[in-house]
Amino acid sequence: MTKALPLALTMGEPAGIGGDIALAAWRRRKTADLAPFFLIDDADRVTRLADRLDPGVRIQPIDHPEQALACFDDALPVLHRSLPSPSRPGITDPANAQAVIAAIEEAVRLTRSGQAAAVVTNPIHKKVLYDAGFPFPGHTEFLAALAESPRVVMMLAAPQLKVVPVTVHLPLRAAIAALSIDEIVDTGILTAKALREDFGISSPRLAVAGLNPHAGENGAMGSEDEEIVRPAVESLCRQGIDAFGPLAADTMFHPRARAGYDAALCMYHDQALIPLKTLDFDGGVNVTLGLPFIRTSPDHGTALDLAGSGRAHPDSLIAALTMARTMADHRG
Ligand SMILES: NC(=O)C1=CN([C@@H]2O[C@H](COP(=O)(O)OP(=O)(O)OC[C@H]3O[C@@H](n4cnc5c(N)ncnc54)[C@H](O)[C@@H]3O)[C@@H](O)[C@H]2O)C=CC1
Ligand SMILES: NCC(=O)COP(=O)(O)O
Repeated sequence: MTKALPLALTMGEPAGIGGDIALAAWRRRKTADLAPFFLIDDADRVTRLADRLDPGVRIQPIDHPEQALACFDDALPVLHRSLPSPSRPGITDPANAQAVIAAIEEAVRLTRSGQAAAVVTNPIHKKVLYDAGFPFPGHTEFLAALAESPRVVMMLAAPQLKVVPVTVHLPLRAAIAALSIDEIVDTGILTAKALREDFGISSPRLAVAGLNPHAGENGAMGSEDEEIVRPAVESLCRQGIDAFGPLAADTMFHPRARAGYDAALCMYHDQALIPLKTLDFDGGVNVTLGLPFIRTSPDHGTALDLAGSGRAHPDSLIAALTMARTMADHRG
């Protein structure tokens, strides 16, 4: 039963806007009807940030997630984990990379042990973590490894559109090389299952994008659409999933086209994320499907240029917190 449990929010990159948007989201807890959450972060740094951005926000260091429930109305609960190096807005410091990773691991541990309802992650600065030896492209792959999940799927969801990239954090050449019938079919099956179980869509419709211009123009502009995407769509249909495609990607995101499906399966990262972030940068949520726990995140990155300025919008984080709560309630 997750209903009475708070959400665990990770610190993300401490030089980025994670702290700013956590403070701003907490400030909007009543108008946005937010359920209790706690931040896993350095309470001293969050206090300094609050003093600078919004002295009206009180920070409450906590030792256990359950304490977040009692204090959330009056203060932002912070599960204190000190940073080895003082963080400065906009200036990354590799010395803090392990603390960033540890906060993600702790959120997962607290969620899996029944002390938190879901993991909500603040954005990480990927290059900083890579330089510190982090061997995963992003949260999605790291969380899959922590959970020993054989297959996970990244979905970006906004009220107007849900997109799923079949290949995720790969250079474009490698993404094309990695595309296979099995990858598309497995992604489609997981997506349809999540749409049914987590989003309450009883008969989900999947629009499948082609890879090439004009979905390959019947093979004249690349062979992948006929040799990989079309057989994958046929396989999904044989398995009872309402999938159609390959569709020309340039004409599948306008409002009339979007009315015909519940999620778009896209062949590579930007084919999926550009329409989503263009339509609703502030309302988009990144959700990982296929994990044994719930994980959501804002759709944006660390925005080092805005850190500490008070100009970062908390809307995507608010949407991520709201979606995590809704999914947790739905799963009971
Ligand atoms: N889930 C995650 O951990 C994610 C991490 N990243 C990482 O973030 C870092 C920076 O990536 P960028 O491509 O620069 O994307 P970004 O999303 O950090 O910034 C792109 C532009 O959007 C603006 N922006 C971002 N969030 C905003 C907000 N809440 N309010 C107002 N404006 C906002 C920024 O100021 C910037 O102009 C990279 O290391 C990237 O890997 C990117 C996306 C997701
Ligand atoms: N562009 C989306 C993104 O980078 C999110 O990655 P992840 O860290 O959530 O895996």
